Amino acid sequence: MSRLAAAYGQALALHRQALRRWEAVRRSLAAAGPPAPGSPELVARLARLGAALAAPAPGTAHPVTTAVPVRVGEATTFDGGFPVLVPLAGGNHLAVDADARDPRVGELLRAVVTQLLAAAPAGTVRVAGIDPAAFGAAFLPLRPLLDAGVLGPTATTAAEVATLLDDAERHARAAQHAARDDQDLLLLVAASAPAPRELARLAALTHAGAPAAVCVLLAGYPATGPGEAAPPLGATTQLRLGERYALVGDPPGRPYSGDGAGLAAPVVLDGDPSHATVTGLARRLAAAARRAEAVTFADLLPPRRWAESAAAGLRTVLGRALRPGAPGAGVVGGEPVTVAFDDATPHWLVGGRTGAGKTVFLLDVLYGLAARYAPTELRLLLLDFKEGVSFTEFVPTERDPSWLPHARAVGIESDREYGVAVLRELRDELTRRADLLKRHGVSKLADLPAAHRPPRIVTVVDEFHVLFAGNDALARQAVDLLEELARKGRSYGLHLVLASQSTTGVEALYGRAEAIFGQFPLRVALPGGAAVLDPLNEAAKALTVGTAVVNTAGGAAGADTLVRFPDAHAAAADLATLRHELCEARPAGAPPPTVFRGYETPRLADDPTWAGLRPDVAGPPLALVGRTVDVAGSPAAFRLDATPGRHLGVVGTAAAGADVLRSAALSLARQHAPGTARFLLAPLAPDTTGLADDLAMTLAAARHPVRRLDAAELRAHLADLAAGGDPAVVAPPAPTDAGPTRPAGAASGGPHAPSASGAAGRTYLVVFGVDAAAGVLAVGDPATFRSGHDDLRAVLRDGPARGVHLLGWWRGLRRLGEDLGGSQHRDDLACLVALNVPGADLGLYLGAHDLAYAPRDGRALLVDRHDQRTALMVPFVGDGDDR
Ligand SMILES: Nc1ncnc2c1ncn2[C@@H]1O[C@H](COP(=O)(O)OP(=O)(O)OP(=O)(O)O)[C@@H](O)[C@H]1O
Repeated sequence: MSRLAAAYGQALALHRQALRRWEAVRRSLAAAGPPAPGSPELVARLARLGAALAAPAPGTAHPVTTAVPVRVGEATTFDGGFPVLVPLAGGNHLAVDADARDPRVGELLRAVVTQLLAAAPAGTVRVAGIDPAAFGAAFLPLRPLLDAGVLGPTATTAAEVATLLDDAERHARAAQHAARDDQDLLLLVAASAPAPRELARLAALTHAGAPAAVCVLLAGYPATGPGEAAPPLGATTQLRLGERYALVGDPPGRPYSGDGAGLAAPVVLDGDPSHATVTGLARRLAAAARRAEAVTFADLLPPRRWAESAAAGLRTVLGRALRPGAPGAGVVGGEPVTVAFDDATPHWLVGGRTGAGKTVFLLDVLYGLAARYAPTELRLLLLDFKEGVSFTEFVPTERDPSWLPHARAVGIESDREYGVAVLRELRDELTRRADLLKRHGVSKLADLPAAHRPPRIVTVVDEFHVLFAGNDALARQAVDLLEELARKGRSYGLHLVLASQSTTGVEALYGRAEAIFGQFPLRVALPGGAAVLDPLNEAAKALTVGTAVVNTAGGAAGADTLVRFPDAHAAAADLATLRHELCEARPAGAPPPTVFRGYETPRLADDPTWAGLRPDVAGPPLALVGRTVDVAGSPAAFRLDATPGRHLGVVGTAAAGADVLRSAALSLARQHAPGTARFLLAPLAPDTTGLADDLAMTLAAARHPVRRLDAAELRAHLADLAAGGDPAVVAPPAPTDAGPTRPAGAASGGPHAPSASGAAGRTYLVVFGVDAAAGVLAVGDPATFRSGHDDLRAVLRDGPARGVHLLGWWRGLRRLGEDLGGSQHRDDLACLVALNVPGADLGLYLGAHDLAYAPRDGRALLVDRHDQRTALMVPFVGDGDDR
């Protein structure tokens, strides 16, 4: 019996045993009886049977290990037509002697590609096109597959073909090396034959065998013209095109003929797959690719919380690698990408235009780290300079009182001064750690004994370029601090993440950018963030949201990993669950982070320092006026002790001046038992009577004697107070009979020195608009020749020793200077709150040439001339609720 007849017998037996549902086929074959070996009828039946038995259900083929029967056309016999299938993949290839400039070849190639993609599981076949003769025209109808990321851009030039073959050879070697069953197949489709050298490389791939996971479809082979002999192909079915029909050669290992003549029937090649078929397939593959590629937040988390040691560094999973060269998608099974803060990559620079996913990226990293390292191993300082909500979820709010226990300080819509305060704090920490290392005789944090090793600190500065805006003294401080931290932080476990929309245009960095950014080997480019990479590095050109280039060589080309990271915003519930879990697990007594919200106007009544003020505390009383812009959010306050000059002066036209006096007066009142301090209120500036009345009422309700003064009365009281004769002893009035129109406090007894408690027997002269009294104060007393200004200056000098303090608001610096009597007397008003006065004028007044103060709403500069303190502060605003 011939080989063919034996094959037929086996196939029929198989068919009978296993495939009852093809009863109709069986019956027709059985009825005809065994045909004569070699007859056309036998061939036809065999082909029909093969088709029925072998065609795989869509998506079920294993194209690397097993050949896939692919239909190329219909054979015609006298009996009728039958489909012609040839084995492809699984180490089998196909060649056609004409190239795709013959439309039938283009159609055939597209039909074959479509079938192979449909037969294999989604995402396991990648197609690469070559077409030097027609510039890829044959692939145009497959555009939906290109968009789905299954088909790469066609290589048309010699260089592109060479690059594509490099990639294919790399793929083949890797596949052979990995020897995995689930290896992806690379389908190389040459719509026309490339130049001899590249043709030889293609031909070589046909000899590489199934483990190479490459399948070649080669059109225009063998070339018909003169020239070198075509390189022999391995395991290839050869098609020859005639005028109307094609002849199909013997498939490798499954010959139709006994003599190598191929199928003894002419074949009409299949036409193009329909557009609907191609788009439907593309849609299915793209959806599957998206599903396969989706990286979830859970992928970033470790199996166990807080199980890792930060001794040698910190690391976390950012997402999964994307295969380069597969633009847009087309990648399955990318390896997890890990990023680290360690000796090699101590600091990170992150770039991305707005909306590129910077916040999401930072959240992914921060939660990933927080899940791996306990708060004893990792501390976070988080600074955001933009309007937004980047880090709000790490701090307790009314809606969600949980917080991230690693977070020590969080700045939301931070001021530049807050940023500099954070950097200064870090520099102090660096100094402390340097001492610690010295004491242990080691040079790196990692070498400290575990019991003495402090946590690593990661400081994230989002929109860091804001720090340097202005190129002023503050920017210079920021640059100096940043350079020092970047240079030395590595050894001390202090790590920086600087993120920005742009690293260009940072004026203050000119000349220092190299020195600073040279310390940031890890670069992360999000869409629009290519500026963080080397100008010659084009890896970030085609990024889409949710992907990034991670580069570990300061942005130099060749050290790039393309990564897809999950959308933390979309996993808000998972994030909240994790945060609650971590917050619950925090060490006992661990406090929430200190928070600075740039947009917030703090209220005296909410302030913890205010809440702690009591009459029975020893020491001089505290005039509380706001919150300092520093890391701890410390109170902005002045001690009013007996030293000459311990008075509060508020300067500037901003209406907040009245609020500052109000906060000071109320906080002082809180430290006095009824009857031990009196308040003289002089609302001289326009629109301050209402506030003064309210204040008087509040003070009186707390049973403090209060008296309202006009300018003339102020003048008279100043004279008395200067002479040491104004009485301050007071019997507490009943709350009901006190009020602004009923001056409280009997005029009896002499002036009072502060008591042992330091807070008793005081007089607070609260003047809203001292400048408004200038005319009255300038007039000399006809009897004594003393002016009101003389008395004012005497009170400023000598008042504190007798328990008399002025709380005065001047609306201009010049008037303030004149009232004090010249620059030599400036220390006589030691405590200043400067509102909207120009920084330069204030610098002149204070004699501080490098004063970095830019007046703005909701901010003031606190100056204490006695202890050389200058700090940006947020004044309290009053809402009448603080009593
Ligand atoms: N990995 C991702 N996958 C899918 N969508 C993402 C991903 N990362 C971010 N996005 C989406 O992109 C949008 C912008 O993200 P994000 O808020 O992080 O941007 P940003 O760069 O911080 O923007 P901005 O600077 O304007 O605040 C969001 O709608 C987010 O859901």
